[in-house]
Amino acid sequence: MATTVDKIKDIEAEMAKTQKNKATSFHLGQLKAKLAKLKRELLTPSSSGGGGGAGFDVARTGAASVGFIGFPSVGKSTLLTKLTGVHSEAAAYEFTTLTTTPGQVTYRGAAIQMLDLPGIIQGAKDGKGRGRQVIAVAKSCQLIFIVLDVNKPLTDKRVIEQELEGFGIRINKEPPNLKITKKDKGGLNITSTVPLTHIDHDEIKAVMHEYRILSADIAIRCDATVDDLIDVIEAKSRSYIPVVYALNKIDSISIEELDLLYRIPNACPISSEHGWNIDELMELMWDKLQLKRVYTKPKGRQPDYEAPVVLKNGRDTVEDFVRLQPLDKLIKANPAKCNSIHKSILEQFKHAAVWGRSVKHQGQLCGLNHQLEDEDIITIIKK
Ligand SMILES: Nc1nc2c(ncn2[C@@H]2O[C@H](COP(=O)(O)OP(=O)(O)OP(=O)(O)O)[C@@H](O)[C@H]2O)c(=O)[nH]1
Ligand SMILES: [K+]
Ligand SMILES: [Mg+2]
Repeated sequence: MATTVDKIKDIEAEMAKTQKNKATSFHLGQLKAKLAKLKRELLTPSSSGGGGGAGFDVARTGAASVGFIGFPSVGKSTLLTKLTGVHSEAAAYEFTTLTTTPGQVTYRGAAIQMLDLPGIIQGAKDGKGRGRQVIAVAKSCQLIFIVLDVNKPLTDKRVIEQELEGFGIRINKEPPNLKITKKDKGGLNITSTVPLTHIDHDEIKAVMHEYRILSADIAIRCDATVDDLIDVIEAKSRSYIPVVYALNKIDSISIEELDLLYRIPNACPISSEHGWNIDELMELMWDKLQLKRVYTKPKGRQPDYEAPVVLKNGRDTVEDFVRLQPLDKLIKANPAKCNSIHKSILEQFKHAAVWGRSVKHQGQLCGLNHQLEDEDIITIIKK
């Protein structure tokens, strides 16, 4: 019986020999959708070989987690040790690191978890080495550092990107602005607000057909590709994660070579071993994470600037703030009780007074749905 990998190879071969034109676009759309479904099958943990992070993942701490991905011996462990002070074995031989090693940094008052991971190799997403488990851990991070050795060719960068993409990770990308609303009847109704230069209606129909979606409104608000359409259908197995390229070992190259590296977008040249340019790496990390620090101001007193409540982008309302309020250790040890306390705070909540960038008037009274901004100050007023 043909394995999933065999089927994938067959479809890829057929796509390669099919020229794209009006007559073939339905067929190509169908093939792309088939391919996406097979790839998902391959990556689902229950399928043969497994793919989840089971036994490999570690407890998440802090406001966000940053995963280190790269080929062996590019300097991931050296970087973890430099950033967090947690010793992670580093050596000149490949696959020194065999499991996830967590560390933590406090940056601008926010605790950020760093996850040193084993090196991956080409074909990792297809089950080579521990690649799938490693990438599965990275997929649940808020940011990925792709660590590259500047002495190795830049084609390595592309290979790593392909490994992540093949695993459903979309790097430095927003979800496509495309909405599918399934219906019981009425067929496919395709509307677009911009001219579509990559995809035609036949292709869209072929993909929808392959997924057995026969009736739906498809509202396209970007110049979408077939892959974008499939990403929206497969939304559950896609993760949109920002990436920073940590170009390591710059101590071993010339100034002229270093100049060229600065042209790569989202990249930061560093030396893990010497700690060079680590500040810039941390700044890039901070920009990409888009965390929001909110300072609590008890009524009639100064705000507590020492211990911000750190909110994630998209989970940044007054209600999210209330739910993340640090409670004393005793309650933390008992999450059930913690939940009921949060519930009672929410029940007693009258409004919040907010100072900072999220409000027009300083000290403005806001409700639970109000979205907070980085460095806002807040006082909760009870009924
Ligand atoms: N010149 C130079 N060497 C470095 C730098 N960072 C790490 N190295 C060396 O590169 C080798 C590999 O470093 P590791 O930190 O073990 O690399 P790794 O990516 O964790 O490797 P694996 O765990 O095997 O995947 C070691 O010999 C380090 O001393 C650097 O900034 N400059
Ligand atoms: K190594
Ligand atoms: Mg290592």
